[in-house]
Parts: sequence; C-alpha cells; structure tokens
Amino acid sequence: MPALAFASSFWETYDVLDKQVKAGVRKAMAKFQQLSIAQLNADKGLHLETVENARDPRMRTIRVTQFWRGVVLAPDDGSDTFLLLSVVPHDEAYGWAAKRLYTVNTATRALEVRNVVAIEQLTPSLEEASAQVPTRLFARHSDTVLRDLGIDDQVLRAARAITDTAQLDAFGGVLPEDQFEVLQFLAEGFSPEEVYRDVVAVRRPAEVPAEAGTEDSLEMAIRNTTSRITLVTGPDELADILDKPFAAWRVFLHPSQRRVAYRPSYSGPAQVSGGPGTGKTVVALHRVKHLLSRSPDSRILLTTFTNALADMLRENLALLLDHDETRLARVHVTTVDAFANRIVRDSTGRAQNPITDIDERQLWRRISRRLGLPWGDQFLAQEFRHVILAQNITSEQDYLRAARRGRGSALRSAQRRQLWRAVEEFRTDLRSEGKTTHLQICAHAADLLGGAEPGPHHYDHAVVDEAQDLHPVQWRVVRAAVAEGPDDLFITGDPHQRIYDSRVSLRALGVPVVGRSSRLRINYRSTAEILSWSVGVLADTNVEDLGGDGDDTLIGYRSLLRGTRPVVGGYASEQDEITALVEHVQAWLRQGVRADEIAVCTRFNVLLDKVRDRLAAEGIPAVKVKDRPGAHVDGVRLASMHAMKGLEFRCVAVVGVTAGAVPFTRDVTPVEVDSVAHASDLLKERCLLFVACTRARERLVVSWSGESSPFLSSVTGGDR
Ligand SMILES: Nc1ncnc2c1ncn2[C@@H]1O[C@H](COP(=O)(O)OP(=O)(O)OP(=O)(O)O)[C@@H](O)[C@H]1O
Repeated sequence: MPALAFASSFWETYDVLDKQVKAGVRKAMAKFQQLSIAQLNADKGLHLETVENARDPRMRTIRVTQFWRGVVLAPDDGSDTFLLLSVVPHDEAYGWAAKRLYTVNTATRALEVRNVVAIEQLTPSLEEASAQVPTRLFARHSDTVLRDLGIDDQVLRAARAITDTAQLDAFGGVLPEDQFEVLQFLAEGFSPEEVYRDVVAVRRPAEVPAEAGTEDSLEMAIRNTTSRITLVTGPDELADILDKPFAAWRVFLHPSQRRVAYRPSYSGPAQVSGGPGTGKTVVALHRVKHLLSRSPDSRILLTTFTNALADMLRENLALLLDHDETRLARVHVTTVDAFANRIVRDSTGRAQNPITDIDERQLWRRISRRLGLPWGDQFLAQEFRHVILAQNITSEQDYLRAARRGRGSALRSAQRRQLWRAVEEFRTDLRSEGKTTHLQICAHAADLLGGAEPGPHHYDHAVVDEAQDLHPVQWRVVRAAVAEGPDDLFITGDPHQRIYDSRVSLRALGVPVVGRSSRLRINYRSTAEILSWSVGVLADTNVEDLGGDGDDTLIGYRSLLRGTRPVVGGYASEQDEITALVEHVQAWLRQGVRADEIAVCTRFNVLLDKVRDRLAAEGIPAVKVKDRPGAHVDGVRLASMHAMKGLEFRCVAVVGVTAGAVPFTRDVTPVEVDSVAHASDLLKERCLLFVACTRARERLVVSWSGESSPFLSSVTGGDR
C-alpha cells in the first residue's frame, strides 16, 4: 500500500477548511492507505489526475468534494510515498500546482519547493535593474562555495543579480526554503562555515556520504524533511492527525530547535536564548518531552514567570504529550514564587503572606523617615533587592565587605551601617506583622531545599522558561531543587525582554552554561514588518547576556512572515486616542478576528480601566489577563505591559505610550542618585515597550496622546 505524507503547506490551508471539505480530505486520504497504486490510479471517486503543463511532472490533483481539489506529489521513481501539498478550490488547483517545482537540495538532502515560473520571470528583470549597480550582495562568495551550501543553477543566477537584503527578502517567497535560508545567513554576514554548521549540517542526514549525488528517491527526500513534512504510517495516526486542531509547533521544529530540544544529553546546565517569538517556550516543552522519554520515573520541574504563563504551559504540555496523564503527572509546572511558597508552607505548616511591591515601597518610605535617612524608598528597595538579597547577606559584617555590583553610587562604611539598620528594621517590622516578601520566601525555600535530603520538592531535571527575569534568590531555589549533574537544568530566555532588572552571573550561582549555549534566530510569531519596527524601539542599546558574561545580540534575528506595517500615531487627547483604539478593535472584529485574539495593553491600570469602560459602552466584551480568563472566555484581552510577557495575540494595541508613562519616571532612579541604576531602569522600561510590541502576530497599533514616549523617537524619526 502507498504511504502518505503531509507538507506544511497543506496544514496552512487545512485548519481553516469547513467541515464538509475536511471530511472529503479524510475520506480521500483513507483511500491512499487502503488501495494499491494501480487501484488508486483507477479509482473514479478520487480521480487522480495529471496536471497539464505542470513544471513538476509528478503533480496530480485529487477530488476532495465537488468544488475542492487536493494537490498531490506522486512518486515516479518506484518508491510509493505520496505527498499531499495543499487543498485548493477547484478553479485554482491547476494554477497552484502548475508553477511549483519540488527538488532535492544537494546539501541538506531535503525536499524543497520553488515557484519556478516566478523565478524565471523575475530573474531577467532583476538582472536588468541591477546592471547599473556596482555591488552585489553575494559577490564575496564564489560559485563553488554557494554550490557547496546547496545553491543550484537557477537560484545561483538569481542570487548573482541580487544587490541588497531588501531584494533578497522580496524574492524569498518564491525560492526553495533551505537555499533561501542559506542566502539569508550569508547576507547577514555569517561565514560559509557557520552557515554550513547552522543551516546545512543540522538538516543533512548523518549517514549521507559527503560526495553523494542527489538521486534520492522522493520517499527518501520526504524522510529527510522532518522540519516541513510529516509522514503518516497507519490509519490510526491518519485519523488522529486529521481530527485534532493542527499545531505546527508540535510537529515541525526548525532544525535549530530540534537540535537543542532533542539532543540526547547535556553534560550540565544548557541555555537557549533568542529574540521574541523564536520558539524558546516551544523548545522548552519539547525538551520536557525528551527528558520524560529517557527514563520511566524521572520527575521534572518546569517553571515560568507568571501564573497565566504556567496555565498556558500546562495546556500546551498536555497537547504535546497527547494528554498522557502518567507522563504529565511527572512534571510540576509552576512559577518559582509559587514553588517556593509551597516549600515554606509545607515546612512551617503556615501559609505565607507576601506583601505587594507597592506595600514594600511604603514600608521603606516609613523606615527612611523614621531613621532620618538620606535615601528614598526606591534606593533602599533596590539596595535590598540587588545587593543584600542577591548575595544572601545576613549580617552587617558581610554587608560592610560586600561588592555592590550594578550600583553606581559608592557607600562608605558609616553609610552602610546606617543602611543596614534600615534593613534590620524592615525585617523586624515585617516579622511583627506576620508578613514577608516574595524574595524572602524564596530565600527561605532555598535554605530549606539545600539543607534537606532528597524529598518531594527535589527533581531530576528543571526546565526554566522566561529565565531572563529570575532574581539570584529565585535561581538559588531552582539550583537547590535539582542535584548538579548531566541534564540538571535547561534554561530558555531572552535578555532583550528583561523587565525586572535581575541581572545575574549564572556561573556565580552554580549554573555554568559555557559550551552548552545556543541561539534561535527565526521568529515564528510576528510579521517581518512588526518585528523590524519593534527591534527599532531598542535603538541599538547594549543588553547583557543571560549569564552576565557579555553582551547579547539580535544578529540574524528575522521573520519569514509578511504583513502590514504597524500603525503608529499620536492624538490630541486621551479620549481621542481611546476613540481611535475602539475603531481599530471594531475593524479587526469585522475582519473576522475573534475578540480573544485581540489584546490592548497599557503601562498603567488606570488607562486600562478607561479602555474597558469604553469598549463595554460599545458592546465589546473585554477581560483582564491578570484575572486568568480561560481560553473559552470571550472578550478582548486587557493587560498591563508587564502582564503581556510570554503571551501572543493576532492583533495588539499598545496605548498610552506617552512621555510621562513610558518610561514611568517614578520607577526610574534619578541620575543624580545612582547613574548606573538610572541607566538600567531606563533600559528595563525600553525593554518593556519592546516586549509589549512583540506580542503581536499580524497587526500592531501603537498610540499616545500629547507628547510621545522618547523611546519612539528611533522609530518615528523624532516626529512627535
Ligand atoms: N517550529 C515551529 N513551527 C511553527 N510554529 C512555531 C514553531 N516554533 C514556534 N512556533 C510558534 O511561534 C510562536 C512563538 O513561540 P514561543 O512562544 O515558543 O516563542 P518564545 O521565543 O518563547 O517567545 P517570547 O520570548 O516572545 O515569549 C508560537 O505561536 C509558537 O507556536
């Protein structure tokens, strides 16, 4: 019987088909598993038909319903795997099929598709246009180098005419996938050796001899293309895959994602970084799946930053593990704070009572006044957080000797004594009220875990998502929960999304990742237009890497999706701004976007409440993300910029991006108080805006009233 495989282009169309057409697809596909090739060719219902004038002679159409056709690649080399490429309305099927050509990449050995007609038509005009331009994008690479990286004759001719990256990007949609990625990496300035390692070698099957030709059968090439093609082996698997909503991230990992998620073992902590939307969370989930498969009884701690994200991780892990309760029971999905809370509660028998950040600042204010200190609440709170808790300082002696990394103002011994007094008062006041802070709970939990024999709160592995914002004390909790050894910690994070200013040196915390770090570069979430605009908000700012050992970079970070440019604009008044926002939301809803696929976010809750009231007045339901509405709850999602961390929506409006709100002056240490803290507070606020904007998949609106945020000057050309 023939085998059946599905290309990613099929899934892009299948999910949105109506029920009747989907039923037609299921019926047609079942035949492929029941009939012999001769019977398939003769089957009247299926009507397997050659496409006239197709550039790929293996193109066939099949009948799905009266008005819909499936497009299939049929083997002509004696192998028997059919590849379903797409389901298209009858009238469009032949045009769709005729111009596409599937070939085997000489370097990666994977099956690629190109729009051969478009390349033939575009290349001469490209050559003509670039005749006047003296430089060529790939001039410094010889034909041999390009061919060794899998570039074939047709693509080589086109590549030779390309003068800049904008042209390459515009051409990208019609080029074969692996070859386009090679060209993109070269265009970014990566060396051919790096491109071979990161693009070619990760795809190329290990057993192919270096000098092998490209005479692989279609079946072999399909097997080599795991990042774009799924092979189905039996009827159960077929029914399963066609019945469930398809989530590409579960099946089609990019080779760079697969390599890090399914590497059999790491000798110690491993770290994966990458810009927003590059699939770090996806990789973390696949790593959990891999670790579970390696032992029948290992237990895994999977942490993230907020409760909303923990809910989402739990749901997605269940999907990835096919709701297998036995394996799910071996994974504890939580936030580090909730985990620490549970440890302390289990040990003391008392529920902990952490105060909010606002209450903490008030307490510092009271103590500062009481002791007549020269420092404000912000300075004291930061000293406590970034120096005392970060280094686990418990005595005045230790504080007098401590290095105050990341603090820009020197403190003499007498000043430190004065400050230590405030710290003691802070602790005493809290204790007398039966209260504590989140970080103090973590410190307590880390001590409890560190001193205990392996027990229910110890795990074999920890997988840490959103790692960039963990405070050193939270790292100590994670570190103490897992014994040091191979595969102990798997860490994913993005330093450009650091919004709580917790810079750490992982090495100093017993989490050495040198030699076990990788980077993801392809954004799967946002369109290139949204991405490049949002990266502009960062304005070339230097950002320290996750381990605190150097700077991180977004070189090579890109999206393959195309869409419309963000809509960015200012209004005379807040009221006008909200009116415009409501109009955007109404337009999106009219275009068929569901309310829960839309998010509105602001720096402050006050504005968010005004937005909610206006939406309600227009009859548009809205719910706050922090109330953790389930996926089934209707309504536009409303969130503060902080609560947007890790989430994504088809359409996002970031409103109230004014000079007074972003950055929020009260959260920025005055430069005269501490210049280093001032700079890092500003960076944190800039990253916050970056995080908010990079939540958008298809549409992004950014607005303000009055004077715009200074962070927008790099993307609006200073036009306010
Ligand atoms: N290989 C893949 N194929 C298809 N979709 C993918 C793939 N990898 C990731 N995605 C999708 O891209 C989006 C972003 O993924 P994910 O949330 O894992 O990124 P992230 O790097 O953790 O993002 P952020 O740092 O912004 O929170 C999600 O919708 C995810 O399903």
